[in-house]
Amino acid sequence: GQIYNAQKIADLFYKLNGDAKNPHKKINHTKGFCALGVFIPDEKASARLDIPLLDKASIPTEVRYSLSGGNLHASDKSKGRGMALRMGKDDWVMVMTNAPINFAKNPEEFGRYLEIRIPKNGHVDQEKIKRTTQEVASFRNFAHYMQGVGVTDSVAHTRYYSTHTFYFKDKQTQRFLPARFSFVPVAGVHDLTHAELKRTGNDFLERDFKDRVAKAPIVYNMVLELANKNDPTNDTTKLWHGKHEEIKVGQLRVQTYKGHGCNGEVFMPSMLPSGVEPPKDPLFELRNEVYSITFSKRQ
Ligand code: HEM
Repeated sequence: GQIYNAQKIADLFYKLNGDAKNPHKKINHTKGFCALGVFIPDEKASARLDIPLLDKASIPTEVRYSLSGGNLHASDKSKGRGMALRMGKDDWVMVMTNAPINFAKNPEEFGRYLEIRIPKNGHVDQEKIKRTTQEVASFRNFAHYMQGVGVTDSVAHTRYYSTHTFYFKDKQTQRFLPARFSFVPVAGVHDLTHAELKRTGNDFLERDFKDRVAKAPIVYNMVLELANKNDPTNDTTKLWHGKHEEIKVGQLRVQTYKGHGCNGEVFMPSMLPSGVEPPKDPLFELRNEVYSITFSKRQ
């Protein structure tokens, strides 16, 4: 069978999203814009967790909002959204999407998901995509999840998820607690209605962002959801169900529009502060290797 290592996955990304006329474009989450904000750690979180970075009163944070996929001109009415954060100077980098799960639990599934979408002789095999989406449980679950998701009217009304499970050092026990995190918009999640979807153009997120931050910061609470005993921690395709203990880590306040300068940068999810350990699932390391390859191809 095929070996889906980082180079193979990067090659597939270029086959799917590459542009011979623009070889240096970002190959996934291509359409995006940049902003600046501050992260204010919560006092209770720095008492509970042994993460020295959280002892700071505030941490300057670079923000990149994006759409999933390699199309620089994708419609903002597409559902897949991203938010990448760089706290301090790569002190803590978080790369999230608006879905708590993804479509693949291992490199083979990830590679196959890309492969079936690559045009052959200029033709995308929609039948094969449909068939395979039904056959592979991870693809089917993700498609089903995304069907139930709306198109939000603003990045200020979108919740962003870590998807992977990270490990956070408990101050009292010095043990690492498995948890998923998310950035919950304080203004709530709001979807466009059918009527609004019809009359809205394809480019509204960036303008909406500029209008908002001219008046007030866009605010998110960063929340950890601690794993319960039987929650899957090494499978990014599985939702967690039921009640979970939550820890509010702090608040992100996004204040300043910064144009498109950060679009060429890379956000490496492996940049973690002392007190946070990386995920153990079969995709996280591969993911970081792929980002290194695609970033170096942009230079
Ligand atoms: C093995 C799994 C994954 C692979 C191979 C992969 C691949 C990629 C690649 C090639 C890029 C472009 C990087 C660059 O050149 O700058 C990218 C960007 C991105 N990915 Fe992934 N990805 C994976 C998993 C995920 C997951 C689980 C999430 C969400 C939790 C995610 C969210 C994003 C976002 C938001 C960006 C844009 C970052 C930015 O703003 O620059 N990816 N991904």
